[in-house]
Order: sequence, then C-alpha cells, then structure tokens
Amino acid sequence: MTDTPLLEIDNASKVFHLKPMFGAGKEVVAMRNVSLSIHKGRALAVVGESGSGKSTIGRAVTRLFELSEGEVRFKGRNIADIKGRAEELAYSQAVQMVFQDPFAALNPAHTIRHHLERPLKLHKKLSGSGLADAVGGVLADVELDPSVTLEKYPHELSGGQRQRVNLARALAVGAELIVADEPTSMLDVSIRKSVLGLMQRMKAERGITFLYITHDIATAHYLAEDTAVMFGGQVVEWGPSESVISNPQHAYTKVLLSAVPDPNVRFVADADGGKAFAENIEKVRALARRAAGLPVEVEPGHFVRHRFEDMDAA
Ligand SMILES: Nc1ncnc2c1ncn2[C@@H]1O[C@H](COP(=O)(O)OP(=O)(O)OP(=O)(O)O)[C@@H](O)[C@H]1O
Repeated sequence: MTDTPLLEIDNASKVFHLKPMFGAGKEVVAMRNVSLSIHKGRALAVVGESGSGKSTIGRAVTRLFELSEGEVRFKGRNIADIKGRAEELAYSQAVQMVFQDPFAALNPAHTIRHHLERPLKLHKKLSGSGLADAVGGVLADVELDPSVTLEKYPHELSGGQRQRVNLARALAVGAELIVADEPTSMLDVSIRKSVLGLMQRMKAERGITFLYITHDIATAHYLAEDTAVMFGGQVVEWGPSESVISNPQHAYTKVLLSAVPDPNVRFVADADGGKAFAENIEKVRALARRAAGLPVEVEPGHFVRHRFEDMDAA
C-alpha cells in the first residue's frame, strides 16, 4: 500500500438549500463532516438506510456538486482545483460511476459492441485489430463471452449481464476508481453474489478501487476491506469490515445487522440478536443524528461515534 490513499474525503459536508415555491426555504444537511479514505486496489463500503447520505458521498466524488465544507482529494489533489478540459476529462475517465439500474445507463438503440468500442476509440484512440483486442479484453475481464454478447442490444441481456457490461465500459474508459451505487440491488438475489465476486476480482486482479454504496450491510464484506456506516449524513461507525460486522459498536449498526438474513455474516449479536435496538429504532436514530463527538477507537482502525451506553441519554 502506498502512503497516499487514492481517494480521501476530508471533513466533507454538503448542505442543500431548498427554496420551495410556497413557504419558507429550508436546509438539508445531506453530509456532515465525513472523513473517509480508500487506498488503491481496495474497496470501502458505505452502508446505511435510504436518505442516510450515501449517494451524496458518491456524487461529491464524481464532482456533481461543490462541497459546502471540506475537500475530496484524488491522488492527493483536491478535486475542486481540477481546471481545464484535459484535466477534467482525465478525472472523469479515472473515476467512473456504476448505478443501481443497469438498463438506464445503456442506450437501448445500440449494441454492446457500440457501447464498448466508443470509449476505446474516443479515449484510447484504438482502431482495427487493436480495438477488437481491447473489446475482447474488457469483456473477458467481466467474464462475458464476446461471441454471444457483442451484437446484442441491452434488452437482450439479463440484468446481471447488463451490469457486467457497465463494469466493462468503466474499464474501457480507463477507470481507476469505480463508484458503485447499489450496483446489485436491482438484480436477482441469485446473481448478486456473482456480480460482487466479479468486482472483487477486478479489484484483486486489475487493481481497481471501489467506493461501494449499499443499503445492504450483509454484502459489504464480500467486496470491501473497510465499511463505514452512515446515518443522518454522518458516519457513525467505521473500520475493517470484519471488525464492524462481527463486533458492531453503534446501536444503528446493530439494527442494520439484525435485519440481515444471511447466515454467512458472522454477526455476533447479543442475546436478543439486536432486537432491543430494532424495537427502539427511533431512539437509535436520535442517537445517530446527534452532533458527532470525538470518535472512540474500539479496535485497531475501528471507530465509533457513540457507544451503546449513550443511547439512554439520546
Ligand atoms: N440535490 C438535492 N437537493 C436537496 N436535497 C437533497 C439532494 N440530494 C440529496 N438530498 C437529501 O440529502 C439526504 C441524503 O440523500 P442521499 O441521496 O445521499 O441518501 P441515500 O442514503 O443515498 O439514500 P437513497 O439510497 O434513497 O438514495 C436526503 O435527505 C435527501 O433528500
């Protein structure tokens, strides 16, 4: 591991100012003092329920808006300082997004060949046999057979195959970091693991780095070395995935884990399997929403904002 992480999110906050046609304007704090980092060739899972602020992190990293506070650094450079067409293009190639709906990101009027050749021609200036080899290469990387895939249109593929095409396209563009926002949640349960397995291999074999955004904490450890749990725009607990999952410290993390039906997740719950927290969900949410105090390190690299004991005071 090199010392400088590929991606650093440093004390990042985002406030949206809503101005409705009628009534008073209001502010939504979508992300509050978030600090996270990922080294090259590793994955960080950001987990939380709907509205917790996970996608806001992804959108900040892909430069869809400016932060209200803090900064995002890619290879040590503040992405707010990226200027000029060449630098912007280089960043938008290096940082690719894969979305929940694998169909929406593909043009139904074009074949898979078109989707993959276009970025390779445009960005890597390939043609002829070099282009054919590169298309074959990215399809092999995502474990799709060129002879049965290339001439098909997106609607002729399964959801899992379409998501593989999206990942192949990210590779064709030259992705170093893939922001995968709920990439498997629209897929059948039976093929979720295979797509996660593919992302795992892209990481291990190609050195691709993933920011994996998911509501499903059970899937985090398939892909991500590290997991951050979000609620109300803040990260309430983070650390090595194994440690966060097997030894959760925040009541909200316990609630997320108590909803996991997967027997492979080594969640060492307390006697009631976290049910007490699930039944007190509003109290847990109130705890998670509280302004962040100084985090406590419970195990090496495993941090939590508020301990169980704090819940009664919430
Ligand atoms: N462009 C925006 N304008 C106003 N509010 C926004 C905007 N984007 C996000 N928000 C608000 O910020 C909060 C966090 O949203 P975000 O989309 O990051 O959550 P999420 O955890 O990704 O949820 P989901 O899984 O449902 O997308 C929500 O309250 C949301 O309504």
